[in-house]
Formats: sequence, C-alpha cells, structure tokens
Amino acid sequence: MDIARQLDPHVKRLAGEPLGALVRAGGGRDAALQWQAGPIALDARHQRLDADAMNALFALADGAGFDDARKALFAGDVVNPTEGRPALHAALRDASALKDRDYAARIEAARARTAAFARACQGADAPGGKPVTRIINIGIGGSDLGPRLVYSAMKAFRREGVDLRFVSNLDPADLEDAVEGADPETTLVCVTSKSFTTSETLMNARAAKAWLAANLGEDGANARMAAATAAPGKAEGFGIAPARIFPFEEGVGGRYSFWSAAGLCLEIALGPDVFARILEGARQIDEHFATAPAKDNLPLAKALIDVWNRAGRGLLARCVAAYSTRLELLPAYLQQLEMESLGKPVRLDGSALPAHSGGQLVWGGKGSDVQHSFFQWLHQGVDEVPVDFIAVKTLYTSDDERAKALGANLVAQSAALLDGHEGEGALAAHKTLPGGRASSVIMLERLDPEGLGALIALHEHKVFCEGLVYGLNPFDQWGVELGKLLTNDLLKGNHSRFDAASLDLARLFRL
Ligand SMILES: O=P(O)(O)OC[C@H]1O[C@H](O)[C@H](O)[C@@H](O)[C@@H]1O
Repeated sequence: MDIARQLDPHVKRLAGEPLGALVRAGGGRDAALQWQAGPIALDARHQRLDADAMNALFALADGAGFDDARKALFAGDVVNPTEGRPALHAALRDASALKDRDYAARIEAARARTAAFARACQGADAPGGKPVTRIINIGIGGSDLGPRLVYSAMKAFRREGVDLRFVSNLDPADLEDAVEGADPETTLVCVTSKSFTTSETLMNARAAKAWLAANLGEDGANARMAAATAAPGKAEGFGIAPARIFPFEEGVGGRYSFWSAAGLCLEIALGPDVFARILEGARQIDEHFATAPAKDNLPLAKALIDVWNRAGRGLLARCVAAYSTRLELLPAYLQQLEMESLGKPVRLDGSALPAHSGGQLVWGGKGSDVQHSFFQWLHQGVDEVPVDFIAVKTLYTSDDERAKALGANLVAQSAALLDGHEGEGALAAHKTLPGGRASSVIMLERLDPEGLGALIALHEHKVFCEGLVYGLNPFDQWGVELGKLLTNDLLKGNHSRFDAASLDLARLFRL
C-alpha cells in the first residue's frame, strides 16, 4: 500500500489554503476532527485536515485490516511475529478476551501476588521485618521510564512514609543519589528487568546489593532484594530468593510492561488500590479501542493524524508539550514507546518502508517552560513540526490564578502557531511569525489514576494502529542489539570489530 500516493490528492488540495481559513471554514470539519473516549478528548481542528482527508485515512486503516488486527491483539494472537509472541499489555488490564486461558490465569495470579507483597511491605511482614520506607527501582528503558512517569504523575496519590527512587544509568551518581538518606534496614531494592540480562541493570543491582551488604551483611542484603522479570531463573541465578521474584510474561513488551510485575515498585509506593485504578483507567480505553467503530475510535484517529503528518505531509517530527508539572516525564516516556516501536526500516514481510514513513521523531517538554526555550524554533524555524498540547482540564479551571494562566498559555500557543503574526516596521521580517503550523490538544479531564492509565493506554493503541497502517512490527526492537554487542566486546578487550578511529577513542577511555 503506497500511503503517500493515496494521501497525496488530499495533501495537495489542503496545502494551498491558509490553515486559519481552513479552520474557520467550520461546517462538518469541526465534528470530523474531534473525538472523545472516557476522560480524554482529542481536538485536532488545528490540523491541516478535513473530513474528506480523514475519510481517506480511515480507508487506509480499513485496508490494513483494522478490525481483525484489534481483535487479534486482545485475543492474545501472535501480533509480534518476528519474536513469535503475542502483545499482552492490554490483557494485564483485563485478561478475559485472551484465548489462552493459561495466560489469563497466570496474569491474574501474578497480580494477586504483587498486590499481597505490596501490602506486606507496609507492615511487619515486610522483607526486613519493618515497613519499607525506601524503594530503589533498578531498571532501564521500559523497566524504568514507565514506573518513573507514573510515580511522578501520581505524586498526589503516593503512600506516606515511602520514597521511591530510580537507578537506570551506569553513572555511579545514580545509585549514590538513590540511597541518599536511606535507612538500609527499611530499604527494598527492586531489580526490574524483563530479560534479566541488561548489563546496566545487573551492574547497578550488584552495586546496590553491595551497599546493603556493607550495612547489613550478606543475609540482610539478600532479604531486601526483589526482582520483577520474565526470566525468573536468571533472577534466581543472580541470588534473589524465589519468594521475592515476581514474574511476568514474555509477551509483555518492555516498553508496555509497567502494568505487570514490572510495576512492583509502583504498587508498593502508591499502594495496590491506586495501582488497580491506573489499570482500570487503561481498561476503559482498551474497551473503547476494542469496540468503538473506526471513525469514533480515538486511538485510531490519533494514529491516523500522525500518519497524515509523517507520510502524507512529510513532516519528520512531532513535539509533545505537556502543560502539567506532574506529566513532565510524558515526552520521555512517549519517546521510547513510539520511537522504539515505530523506528523500523521494513514491513512485516521484510520489504523496505518508503521514505517519510514509520515513527515520528518525538520530543518535547513541559509547558509553559518550553515556550521560553525551544518554542521560538517552532514558531519561526524553517521547518514545521506539529505539536501535541497535553492538557489537564481540572488544573486550569481551578481557582488558582497561576493554574488558570497556564491554561491561557496553552491556548495562546495553539493560536499563535495557527495564525502567526505579520510583523511591522523596519524589523517586520524578523518579527513575522508565519503561522499555518498544525497542533492538536489532548485534553485529560483530570490527572487521577484512571486518567493517567487512560492517557498511556491511548498512546499504546495509537502506536499499534500506526504499526498496522505502515505494515511494520511495533513490538520488536532489533536495532538496539548491536550497541550492546559492541560494548561487551570493548569490556572484554575484543577489538576485532573496531576501526582505527574507534580504537583511538577507546584508548582515551582506557578500554
Ligand atoms: O527490561 P530489560 O530486559 O532489562 O530491558 C530494558 C530495555 O532495554 C532494551 O535494550 C530495550 O531497548 C528496551 O525495550 C528495554 O525496555
């Protein structure tokens, strides 16, 4: 399917018109570019799109087999054929649609076990015999970004008296910061690694265990180590007691994993009830995604808008500006979710993807801060980059004048991107903002556990739909393997794959 060719007539038709005029034309356009699912509204009226172009996009999804594909996802079919796996993240929210009842039973049993452990950590049954006050999650990539985002976003829902810290980087400062002020007696180190082979995580886990052992001895250290992994045998081999190994399924992708035992640190820090509410919010979006007709389907619509900008209009990047301090880690989270899922060179059949297809370059930050840093580039730089404004309605409609002003900033930026401004006087050319730059608003009703779960699930399903339309596999990530191999070679002193320039660099690092 040549996506660009199918979209081209619409792209050409809409390219000539000033975006402001298109937006103000109204008519059926307003209804065709707004969607609602549970607590989330998507307003795409500031996109260079209209009802006819949307119809062409929905036809792409239909042609790619949208209905069968979503059924296959929820049924637990192998939707990740290059690794021979299903994608079970939605089943972690509700396993009832899974064909394989063994999976469903294992997922439900695993949930009960992590919840019981999280409760035990609150009292005398905690690993060290006293309530846990510090959790140190050691993990990287999907085993870090999800828990980090959720912990940050759910600040208002944290349990009192527990502090969760994250160690992902090999810079020893990461662990130093994480143990700062911690009482080893009441610390739990949670090693989160799907594969339990990731070298950063294993090195940091050894260092954390050494810190515990230096304070409490070997037995005391062992008692305070837990693991969440899809390779329980490897965690046991590392020295973690089976009673504190919490497995999850191979079919749960790393960047889709915090809903599983990989969210153990969250379940302890937020409590099992809050954690269950996050799952419930995601489940509501799952239900919407599974059942809403294509044209009303918010994750599908969002995916198609991103396909429109990337494959139709040839725009490489998308900016995510979250107008909420609590959601400031969302851009980093989406960067992994989208770029690791959709940064692929080929379709499922191995044929090459054309230029301007696959994932967008996702980047962003926290509004209104970023208005004072990179928004200059968005307004006057020579490239157009569509912006997703992530908004939290109840924040801006509170009585606090600052919160209200934060909302005003969002609306103002969206308007400035749309219409720009004609500069005047001697510096007119410098003061002119061209406008005509697309943006969307993703409005969350409120930032509570259900809302957060819904927001994340929306993006997971959006990525699934983009993978479907492009015909690629969003669930593998072969591209990250080479760097791991080369690092291991260097650490073992095997220089056979390196050229002179790389070896000069290696010598500088005493490798
Ligand atoms: O959870 P782990 O197996 O330790 O993997 C951690 C991360 O590293 C890998 O290289 C992948 O790029 C990520 O998708 C994954 O989340």
